[in-house]
Amino acid sequence: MKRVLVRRPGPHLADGLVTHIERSPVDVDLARHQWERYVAALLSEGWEIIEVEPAEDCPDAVFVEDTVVVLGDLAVISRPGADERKPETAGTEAALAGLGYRIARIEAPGTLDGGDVLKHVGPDGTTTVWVGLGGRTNAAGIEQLAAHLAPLGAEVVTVPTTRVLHLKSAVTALPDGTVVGHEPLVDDPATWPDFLPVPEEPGAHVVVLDDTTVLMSTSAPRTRELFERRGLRVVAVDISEYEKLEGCVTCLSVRLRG
Ligand SMILES: CN(C)C(=N)NCCC[C@H](N)C(=O)O
Repeated sequence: MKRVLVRRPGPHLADGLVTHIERSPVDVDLARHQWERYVAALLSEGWEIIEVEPAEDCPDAVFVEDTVVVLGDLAVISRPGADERKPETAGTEAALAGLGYRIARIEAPGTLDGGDVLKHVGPDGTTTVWVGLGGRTNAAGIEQLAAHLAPLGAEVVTVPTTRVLHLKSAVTALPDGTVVGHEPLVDDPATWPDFLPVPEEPGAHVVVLDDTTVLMSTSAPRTRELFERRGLRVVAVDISEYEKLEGCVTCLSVRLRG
């Protein structure tokens, strides 16, 4: 079963937070259209779409990835590092409880954004969870996440993250576990022995759709070619309006498996 959580952009999207980039005007109508195309791409790749109830007062709520970390049957509801984003978690919790997930929560003083959490399940079933320690996620949040995930056999590794908003703004993983990133934005590429540098910043962001297919942004054409030369099939979507808000393809969904 391949299900994916998404959350529709709200009317105040253009007021979303920006931290590491200059603010530029967001075309909300175009953003709505791009979101529909993003969802259509997931649907056409065989994913069932589950919509989290909109949070209209929260400009950044469309970046649903930041509200939860899901592993197996457990949903760890995050405690976003930005106060403006804290109310976003209630809708995600309701959706996942409704789907039968066990719920755990990151509690104060911990903060954790899902965008700081990169998971990889190896061929032998071992799960490694790298967590960015930076602007939005603190040590207490990582400690709590590690405690929630330990019974599921996951090893949590802390990764200092200073150059970008979230760990997954810097790196993500291909289906075979190769970690990809745009080197100038990665604090320490040596964290991952099999690190693959990519030539464009948005090329660092992939959503794994299956063992041979990734979803990525149209704004990284040279990285797309690199991935295709490695034998991957690429589904590309234009998310320019979300990139203006420091978003990327991963932030707009949460994949649920099994
Ligand atoms: C991996 N990334 C980047 C994410 N999961 N989230 C992006 C959130 C962007 C939002 N404007 C903010 O500043 O919170």
